[in-house]
Amino acid sequence: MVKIGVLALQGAVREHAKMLESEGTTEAIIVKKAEQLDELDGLVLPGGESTTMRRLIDLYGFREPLQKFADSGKPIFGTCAGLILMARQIVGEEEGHLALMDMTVERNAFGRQKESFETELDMKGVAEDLLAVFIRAPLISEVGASVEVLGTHRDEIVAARQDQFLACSFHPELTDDHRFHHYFVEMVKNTKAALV
Ligand SMILES: NC(=O)CC[C@H](N)C(=O)O
Repeated sequence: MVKIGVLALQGAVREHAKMLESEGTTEAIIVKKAEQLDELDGLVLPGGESTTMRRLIDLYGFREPLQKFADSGKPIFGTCAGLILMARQIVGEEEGHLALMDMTVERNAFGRQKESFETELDMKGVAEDLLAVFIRAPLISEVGASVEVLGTHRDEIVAARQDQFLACSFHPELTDDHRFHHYFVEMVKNTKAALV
């Protein structure tokens, strides 16, 4: 059994927790206090509104604990706004927030809320037809040499991995397709076994 937290300051929290629990080998923890990070093997940063999340991360004293969690080598999966929090650089903003992955992101790159869409993506190591929902999604405009591109949509990068950090522009938790969460759970299990 692995314990995977979902940062619950704002955003699509329950859907992630449900999907993680459905793996059977995972206990999903709704994370509202920084101390809860200590008991986790992995963490999901959900979608929502990254500016609000940034503010709440600082307000509730999550910044340093999250940085420490990332330094410990445990996996983190950021979806949509969560991906934005993980980027080293955000176009039009002074700096990234947690700056965990060597990539530049552009916010709201696929249009407004009403232009949300669903599509199938060829995701390296995950599935050739992964179902993905895009809601005011960011895109990854640049990646460093240590970042592996996992998937693109219309030639734009929408999913990437750097060591134990995984990020995507879309919402895999809002579909019935569990394969991206399964991929992350496997990352968490393998890392847990290696860190022991
Ligand atoms: N669905 C989402 O997470 C949208 C992200 C949001 N547009 C932002 O910039 O933070």
